[in-house]
Amino acid sequence: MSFKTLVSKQAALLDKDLMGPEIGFTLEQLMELAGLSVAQAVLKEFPRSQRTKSQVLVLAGPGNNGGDGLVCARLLKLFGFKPVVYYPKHNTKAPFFSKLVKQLKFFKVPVLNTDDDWLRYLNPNDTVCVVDALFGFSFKPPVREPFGGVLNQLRQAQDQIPIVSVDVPTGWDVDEGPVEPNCIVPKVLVSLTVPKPCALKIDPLETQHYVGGRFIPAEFANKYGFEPFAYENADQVVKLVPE
Ligand SMILES: NC(=O)C1=CN([C@@H]2O[C@H](COP(=O)(O)OP(=O)(O)OC[C@H]3O[C@@H](n4cnc5c(N)ncnc54)[C@H](O)[C@@H]3O)[C@@H](O)[C@H]2O)[C@H](O)CC1
Ligand SMILES: [K+]
Repeated sequence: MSFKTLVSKQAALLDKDLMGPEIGFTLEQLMELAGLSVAQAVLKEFPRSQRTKSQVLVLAGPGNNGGDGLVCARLLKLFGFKPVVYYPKHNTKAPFFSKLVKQLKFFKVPVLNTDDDWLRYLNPNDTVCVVDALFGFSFKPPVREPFGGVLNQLRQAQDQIPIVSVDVPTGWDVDEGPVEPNCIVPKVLVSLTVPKPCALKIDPLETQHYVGGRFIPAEFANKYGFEPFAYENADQVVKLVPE
């Protein structure tokens, strides 16, 4: 499939540009839209009419990819799912991350930490899918603990429970793809703003690919060398289908 990608360094620059003094977005705004995109992709892939269960396990990492997961969990609750979040390493760099956790409490979404038994939610009888919001475009392999153990568990479960990866399948090199042994293979990838080069390594027969993060005008996409994606109506995601 052909689509334009942006290497990790350029993706970080694009983000900085969006949140810089000229454009003026805040991280909170972009994260809300990123989380909405992922929640919408989950709803499109697992509509109520086609499932008998509603639990979703959201794995949230320590950076902004994890923040997208925290937002996604709250919105999944509004969309009729029963999300449970495993958030082993809290982000203490920005105060709004603890506000996202408070909001989850308000929505009665359980947030588990390292003392809790998160593995009981990795159970195909109850769980529709796992949202992998562990790491995004700033991940540098090899993975450090406790996340290595989490990825091992995910890999063992992935044939029974579909994984929905946010922006980058966790453990994959952002620019090179699944270079480490035993990488996870998500059933769904939601690239944010524009796919990263690792998305070229997905097998379209194994992984459905969406682009989300609908927050830039055409001229800005062109500045970074890509065309805007063909979103329909008010959709926050567009599915890329092989030609
Ligand atoms: N414009 C957009 O597309 C937006 C994307 N968003 C999301 O933000 C992430 C990128 O966020 P960032 O905080 O830069 O990085 P990560 O979440 O990928 O991870 C940083 C975090 O991870 C630790 N870390 C890095 N490598 C390892 C390792 N090998 N083992 C363990 N831990 C590691 C590092 O120390 C940091 O703590 C992007 O992908 C999108 O998902 C935003 O929401 C805004 C808009
Ligand atoms: K991820």
